[in-house]
Amino acid sequence: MDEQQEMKVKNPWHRPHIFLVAFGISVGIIIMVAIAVVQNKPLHQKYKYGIVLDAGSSHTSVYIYEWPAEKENNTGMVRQKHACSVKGKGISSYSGTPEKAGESLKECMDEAKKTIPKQRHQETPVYLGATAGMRLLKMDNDIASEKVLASVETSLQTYPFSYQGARIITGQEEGAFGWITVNYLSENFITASGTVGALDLGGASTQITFVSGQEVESLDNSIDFRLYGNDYRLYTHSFLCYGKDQVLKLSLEQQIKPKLDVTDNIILEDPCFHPGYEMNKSFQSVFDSPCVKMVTHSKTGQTFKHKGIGDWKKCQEAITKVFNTSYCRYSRCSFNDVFQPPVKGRFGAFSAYYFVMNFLNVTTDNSLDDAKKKLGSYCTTHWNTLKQKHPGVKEKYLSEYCFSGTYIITLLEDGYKFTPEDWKNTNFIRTIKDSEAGWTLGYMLNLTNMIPAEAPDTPLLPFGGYVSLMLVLSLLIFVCLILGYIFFRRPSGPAHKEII
Ligand SMILES: Nc1ccn([C@@H]2O[C@H](COP(=O)(O)OP(=O)(O)OP(=O)(O)O)[C@@H](O)[C@H]2O)c(=O)n1
Ligand SMILES: [Ca+2]
Repeated sequence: MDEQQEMKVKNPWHRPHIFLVAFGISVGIIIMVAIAVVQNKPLHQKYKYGIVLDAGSSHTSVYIYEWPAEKENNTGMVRQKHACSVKGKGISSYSGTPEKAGESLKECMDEAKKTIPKQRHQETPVYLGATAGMRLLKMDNDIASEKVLASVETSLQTYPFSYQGARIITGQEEGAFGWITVNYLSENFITASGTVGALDLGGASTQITFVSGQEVESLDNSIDFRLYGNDYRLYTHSFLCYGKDQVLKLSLEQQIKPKLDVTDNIILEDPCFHPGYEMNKSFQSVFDSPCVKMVTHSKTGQTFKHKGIGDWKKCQEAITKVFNTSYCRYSRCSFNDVFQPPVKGRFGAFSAYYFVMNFLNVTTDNSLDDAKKKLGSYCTTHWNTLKQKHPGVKEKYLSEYCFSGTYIITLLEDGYKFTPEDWKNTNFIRTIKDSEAGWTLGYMLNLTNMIPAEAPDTPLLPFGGYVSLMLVLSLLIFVCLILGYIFFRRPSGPAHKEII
């Protein structure tokens, strides 16, 4: 063996089959790395944004949502990035000065411009949905409501976003999109856990929405959805005038009515307000709403003394009177001749349900009876004691929690016929996974087609499956190469001889 031949034997790279082994392994590794990179997606994802303005009766909120662009149809991917509370009252309060309605949005919309990356501004849709405050204004003064909407429209069009319209949404939409939001965020559409019902309480209206499984006897209360491959038949109803601010007016009207013709100096002893609470209020503040039917021009400009006596039982009796249960044209009703099947399953109760119950520290960990006891003792607390205990809370809010808490329990129990068991199945929530519960997210998901009717295609194999498959394939390639080498190599001996 000469020196050159000896080197050939010692250096393995000079043996072709070893080279093929290395080649096979490299091919396998390259394929696996490529698959892993594709599966994990790049770290820097492109995000998309959407803006929804919730123009409620008591206030307007601007919500900014964010989601990874390539996961548009996967449930649970859209999250709330930012929320801004517009200063002042709701847009319907600008009926006398409509141009101010648009101006009021400026601060929050400027904030939106800063929150969303500039290169995404143009493609970001903006929607404004107005609820019960504007529904009432439309009933009262159609022209004024049009002017207010035109004013917010002009204002929103000055921003670099993609303006998609400002409109009054219907009560059904408000209920149904609240239900979609809660179930989307809880990922109930893709798991077998069933859906939760949605309870929304605003200042001027309240919504109840759930899957009942029973026939919905009135068309107005029925909505069908097909989401992620499943069919849902929802029962939903929105009670205009049954938000907590309007019910307070209704309840005051009920109590004032019998006194109107008896005396000029009306002192209203209200069981829903705290002992020691005394405030002069104008009749105008009670009668200025289309929800309160009474016409009392004779009392315009006059006041009455609103005095608290703090008696929870009597408060509940007074509130019960705002529900009309004397007539029902269906097999069963909640109140005011509105069809409602028996409530079923779990419920998420948000907006004012949460504000009030959270303040009162009443959760459904308390039994319904315990909750009533807690509320009873809260209502009897002297007004001065409360003010001292909560110096940071706005007096108007503070004075109304006894009324609002009592209204909530009465609405659930007497209105919707919640049993103590249904109460236990109800959660008072503000957010789910840091996104606020409310109709806005569901509204945007619907308008941007982000909730598909059919389940999006899922990969045939999970990530681990792909890796194993690739490993087996690489081994196969490797074995083929070896076999190929063994079977098709040219016999080395004679060839060498020929050359020699
Ligand atoms: N921290 C807070 C915030 C709000 N409220 C009260 O909760 C009620 C409802 O608020 P919200 O859900 O924001 O109602 P809107 O959306 O404005 O009203 P609607 O849905 O009827 O149009 C209002 O009476 C408001 O004064 C409260 O007690 N505590
Ligand atoms: Ca609302």
